[in-house]
Amino acid sequence: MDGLVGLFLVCGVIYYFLGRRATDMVDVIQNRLTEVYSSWDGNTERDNANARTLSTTELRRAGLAMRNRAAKSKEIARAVRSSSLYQIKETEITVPDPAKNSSFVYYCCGRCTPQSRDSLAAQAAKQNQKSSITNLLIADPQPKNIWSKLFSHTYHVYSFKKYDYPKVTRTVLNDERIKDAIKETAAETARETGCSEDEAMRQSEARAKSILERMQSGLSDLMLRFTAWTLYKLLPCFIRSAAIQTRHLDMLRQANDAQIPLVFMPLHRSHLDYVMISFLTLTNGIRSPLVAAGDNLRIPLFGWLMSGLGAFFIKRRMDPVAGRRDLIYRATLQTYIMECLRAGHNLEFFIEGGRSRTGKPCPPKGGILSVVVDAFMDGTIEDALLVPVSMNYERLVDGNFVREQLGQPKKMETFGSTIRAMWNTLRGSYGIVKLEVCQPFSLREMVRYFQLAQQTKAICSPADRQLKVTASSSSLYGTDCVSEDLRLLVDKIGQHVVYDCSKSTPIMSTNVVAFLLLNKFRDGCSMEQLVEAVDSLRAELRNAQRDVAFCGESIDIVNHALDILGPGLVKVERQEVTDTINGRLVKKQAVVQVRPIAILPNVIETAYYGNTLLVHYCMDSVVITALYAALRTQINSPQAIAANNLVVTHEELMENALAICDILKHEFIFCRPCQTLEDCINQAVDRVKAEGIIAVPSEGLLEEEIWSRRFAKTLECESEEEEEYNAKKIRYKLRLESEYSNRMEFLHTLLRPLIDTYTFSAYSLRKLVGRSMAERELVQEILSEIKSNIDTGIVNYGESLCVDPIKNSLKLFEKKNILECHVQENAKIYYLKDEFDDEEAVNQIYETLATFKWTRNID
Ligand SMILES: CCCCCCCCCCCCCCCC(=O)SCCNC(=O)CCNC(=O)[C@H](O)C(C)(C)COP(=O)(O)OP(=O)(O)OC[C@H]1O[C@@H](n2cnc3c(N)ncnc32)[C@H](O)[C@@H]1OP(=O)(O)O
Repeated sequence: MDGLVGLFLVCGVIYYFLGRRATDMVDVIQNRLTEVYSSWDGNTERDNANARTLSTTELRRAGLAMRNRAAKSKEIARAVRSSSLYQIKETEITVPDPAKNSSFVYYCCGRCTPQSRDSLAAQAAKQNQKSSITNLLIADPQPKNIWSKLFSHTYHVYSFKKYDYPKVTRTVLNDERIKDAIKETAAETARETGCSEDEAMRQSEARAKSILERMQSGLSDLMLRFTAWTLYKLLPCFIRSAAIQTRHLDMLRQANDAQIPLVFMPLHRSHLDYVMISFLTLTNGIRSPLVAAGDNLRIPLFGWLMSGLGAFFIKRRMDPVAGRRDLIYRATLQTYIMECLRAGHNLEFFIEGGRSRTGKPCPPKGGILSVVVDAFMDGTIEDALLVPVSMNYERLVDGNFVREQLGQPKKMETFGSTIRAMWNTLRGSYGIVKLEVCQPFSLREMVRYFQLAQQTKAICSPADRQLKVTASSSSLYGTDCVSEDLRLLVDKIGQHVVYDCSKSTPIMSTNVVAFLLLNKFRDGCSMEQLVEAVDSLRAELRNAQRDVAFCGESIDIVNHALDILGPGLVKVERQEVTDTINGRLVKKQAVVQVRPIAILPNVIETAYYGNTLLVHYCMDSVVITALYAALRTQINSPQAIAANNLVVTHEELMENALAICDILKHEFIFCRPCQTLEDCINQAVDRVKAEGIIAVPSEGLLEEEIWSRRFAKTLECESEEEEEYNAKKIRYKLRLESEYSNRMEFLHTLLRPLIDTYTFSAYSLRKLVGRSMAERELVQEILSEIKSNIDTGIVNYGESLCVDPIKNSLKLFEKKNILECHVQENAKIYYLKDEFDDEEAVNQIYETLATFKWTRNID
């Protein structure tokens, strides 16, 4: 007994001293943070330098000291961990940078207490009301009593705001829309099968009921709280932090207080997306949303769990039999969503329809969005706030999509595969997750704006304003024929959301490093070169006001990113370099060389991470590709180069750029629906001009002249046609000095893999001459064509071998009336339209696309 008491006493002493020590350490860190933060004076250089000293010296040392000590003995480690003042996992403490409306993030091993965070936030508020970053993984209960100290997470989870999540089963089944659909389907079944109408009615009613049962969510407050507690424990095992700007949280809380449904519309990158959003809402007192989940996720146990956490299950394809509308299903889904909105639920759905396989945003899907718009139009809800959300990961927990991109079928989720995936995830290290919530916008305002724009258009050109009527309704289910305007409205809102999300996607360290390695240093570079390039890229992104989700010294960022990308994607080698003068060894030094693994299949995964930045540069790359195409007859001519006379007109440049945008319209959303593509291209031309790649030669119309004319137009001194005519006359001269030409090459490289894929896809259309082919077979043919061209060195970029752009190219050919497609037993069958069904016509298509493949011969 005495021994036991003694043991308790010893443990108590150890616990006390370690606890104190940990508290002291955390205090040291926090004091230093506050000190640095209060010395902030808006001078970016000085503040950066200050921040660097802090991050690289004290914080790290303090953190490491604690970690090393903790690692010495298991008992001490356990005692430190249980002291609840210290977490073995690294967490972030963020100091807001009021000058830039962004934050410096420090990694340290201390735990940020609510007090320290509050004091930082208060300082931030004092210094210009700018934002800081919140780490969602840190629960922040104000310790009120012994229980909240001992069981901080449990206590925190218990204190979450409570909401009711009402079920709407009865209202849905009694809805007129469903009754109509049941009647219509029953009549059709009776006609087709010859059974009695009563029997058909019974079958249809039973089907509606079973669809609803399988679909509806069983969102439960208890389950949410339990999962949140589990996530507090599990998330830090594999991610370092989950960061969001504090002002975004405030924005969301305000939106939640507006008492109208919030409709979260995130881009889909990973299975962690919906986990993070529900976690974010729950931990911040916002009503948890119902989430549209594909019914492929309705796997044993997990399906039930997801349903309790807010998932409602939808079919990924509305109509099982192609060309035949599944009325009962559509009516049930539409009514269910509408009734949930009426009952006050928040909603969430992934507007792209599935996870992006390429790292680029996918075009929006309109089905569920159309229901939300319909709910507003028919007065079910007064308004809704649409909330675009974008998340990014330093490394995907889902692994990669290489198999699928190489043409192998998607592996369906099963119970076993989910358990395996979770186990692997828990053992991995995936860096930081950053969430970005865009400004929510009112659906009512959006619709009003759109209607106003339509009316203005109608007044300007009444001839254009013929109301077109399509065979479908405005939304998933409906029997009225409505104007195409409504379909357009839904499309535009969807595009707006995807565009906004893609522009505000946080840029992670791995995105930057993968992008530079693939597009600038494909053959490798020294660490110094890479760090320098990262520095200048960061400056560019900052100027473009992109959200860069990391901070600190670029060398640290690069090392961190290389660590996370891993040896499968990047090779880092130490080389001994010997300097010799006149054959005599002068100095031996070690140089670190970095090289992307630019071979298949690894390169596809690296490209995934780089593509976040491709979206940022795509318009500039379009302009350069258009420039090369316009100058293709001169760009490699020694005479033209010697004469330094490579000139292109604005008209040619614009024409080519528009053509490229048209070809790549399934790959990128180039501009917001409320902007014109021409304006965006003009802005990109201005950027390219500002970089010095092209210049306006003196014999052309002076730039100032153009601007004065534009200005005059605003005073209505010049007609629009006149201005357009003058703009077309501008001539641009290519500047061939190496600094400009290197930048030009870099921008040109960005779209090359895609252009190659489209070109070889066009080339492979000859396989369709005189015959038809299933989509799967055709995609395989194109893949093997590209593969053999990669093997022979004709195609330089392994990432051209990718299923998604191939499928998009087929969509393009279909839209251009080159291909025709019909669905047979749920498989798409492609064949060439009559006028293109010969080798010559196919070759012509190939030649048109190949215009944009033009490259410069660089010696
Ligand atoms: C505490 C912490 C907890 C943490 C833990 C939480 C976890 C708790 C949740 C788990 C949750 C998991 C979540 C997984 C994530 C996915 O599973 S993502 C995949 C599933 N989600 C989605 O796909 C959402 C977006 N997709 C859509 O909206 C699609 O339109 C649909 C509804 C799936 C249908 O797709 P589709 O069959 O390809 O058809 P589509 O061409 O889109 O058109 C269908 C109809 O919609 C209508 N429509 C389409 N476009 C338009 C338009 N522009 N205008 C008007 N009508 C239109 C038309 O009626 C059209 O039919 P037609 O007239 O053309 O015949």
